[in-house]
Amino acid sequence: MNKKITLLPGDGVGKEIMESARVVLNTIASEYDHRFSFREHAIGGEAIDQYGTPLPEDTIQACEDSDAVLLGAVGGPKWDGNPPHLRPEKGLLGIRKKLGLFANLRPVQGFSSLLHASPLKEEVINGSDILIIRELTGGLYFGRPSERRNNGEEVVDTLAYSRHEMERIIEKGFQSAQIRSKRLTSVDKANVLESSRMWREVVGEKAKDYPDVEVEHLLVDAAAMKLITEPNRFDVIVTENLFGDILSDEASVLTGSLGMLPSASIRTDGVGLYEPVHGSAPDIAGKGIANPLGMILSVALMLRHSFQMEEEAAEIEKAVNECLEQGYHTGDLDIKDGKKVGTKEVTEAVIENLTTKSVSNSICNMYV
Ligand SMILES: NC(=O)c1ccc[n+]([C@@H]2O[C@H](COP(=O)([O-])OP(=O)(O)OC[C@H]3O[C@@H](n4cnc5c(N)ncnc54)[C@H](O)[C@@H]3O)[C@@H](O)[C@H]2O)c1
Ligand SMILES: CC(C)[C@H](C(=O)O)[C@@H](O)C(=O)O
Ligand SMILES: [Mg+2]
Repeated sequence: MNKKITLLPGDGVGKEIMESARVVLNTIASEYDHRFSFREHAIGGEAIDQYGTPLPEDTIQACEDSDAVLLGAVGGPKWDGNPPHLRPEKGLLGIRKKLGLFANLRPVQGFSSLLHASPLKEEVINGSDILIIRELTGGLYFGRPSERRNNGEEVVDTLAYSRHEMERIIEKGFQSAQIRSKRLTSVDKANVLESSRMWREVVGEKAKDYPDVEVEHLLVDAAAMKLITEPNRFDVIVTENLFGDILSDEASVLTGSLGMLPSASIRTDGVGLYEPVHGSAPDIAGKGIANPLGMILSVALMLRHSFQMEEEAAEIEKAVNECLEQGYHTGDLDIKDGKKVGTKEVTEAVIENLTTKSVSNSICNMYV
């Protein structure tokens, strides 16, 4: 199969982990006789420096013309003082919106060899397997009608959602719950926000079409607490844009590191964008020590969802598991008696396991 993949490495560690993605894809191509053609484009801070905009027209065009998009991360202190239209993050929000990627799937599944890497108690996190479904193209991030305003004395951010935007993401939540364990947690702030009250209404309406799915409503503050005290009560969580952003970073603690989480940003049909959940990590950028596994697991999500390459995706997940079981890890993972190495060495360990097609008893298979 020949697939066109647009690579958007972006800034900071984004560039370093994109190299890992490229090597993994080249290995899959030679093992399975696929052809992946890569086109690299600028986004974020790098694009601001080169083209004076965080999202050049060329980049949008390349993404629209490709079979899938892989993104590293954007942002960094260099651009922190820029005006709003010249912020790297604007490029990321822009490409999500332009491509209509309203559903952001963030699977949070721990690897057994990382149970000790979390500061949480092993008996609390053991067996947790959560899919966070985050609405990605509405809410506070894309205020309407006036976007953001700041006149020096008063600032305004607006939280706007249409019923249609809620319906399609909530529907995705029910569909995912139906193919997983038939439990859906809807997270909102209905005790305060008007938008959350409509959200609850829509969840109630959709629930009638999925009588086999058990629905629970949680307020976001309580959800944040229960996520780390009782993670096993959750299966699929569906929530709006900002809540999903915050809860997913929090949930990464269950896996041992933010550097472990992959994500898929999709729409009903068409191109999908795959990226790790973390950012450009300026504190460690350029040192060769970033954890590449969230990125590599995002490659697996891309193969599964955009290319229907289930076997190849599962092989990558198995290779990641093997790499960790052999003790290879970057410094963000706190593992006793492990082999602490850099980005390149962890990637090489994954590749080594991919090429030997090792079979593991403890397979992590991220069905989303
Ligand atoms: N998707 C994205 O592009 C994205 C996501 C989040 C933040 N950002 C941007 O990144 C910049 C930095 O933000 P931040 O510091 O709040 O969040 P961050 O996710 O970049 O980093 C948070 C912490 O996690 C660590 N970390 C993150 N990824 C890691 C990895 N792969 N391996 C090891 N450690 C890792 C960092 O070293 C840091 O200590 C900001 O400009 C922010 O807007 C971008
Ligand atoms: C960089 C930022 C705009 C982005 C978001 O908030 O969506 C990031 O935190 C993420 O989780 O992808
Ligand atoms: Mg985030």
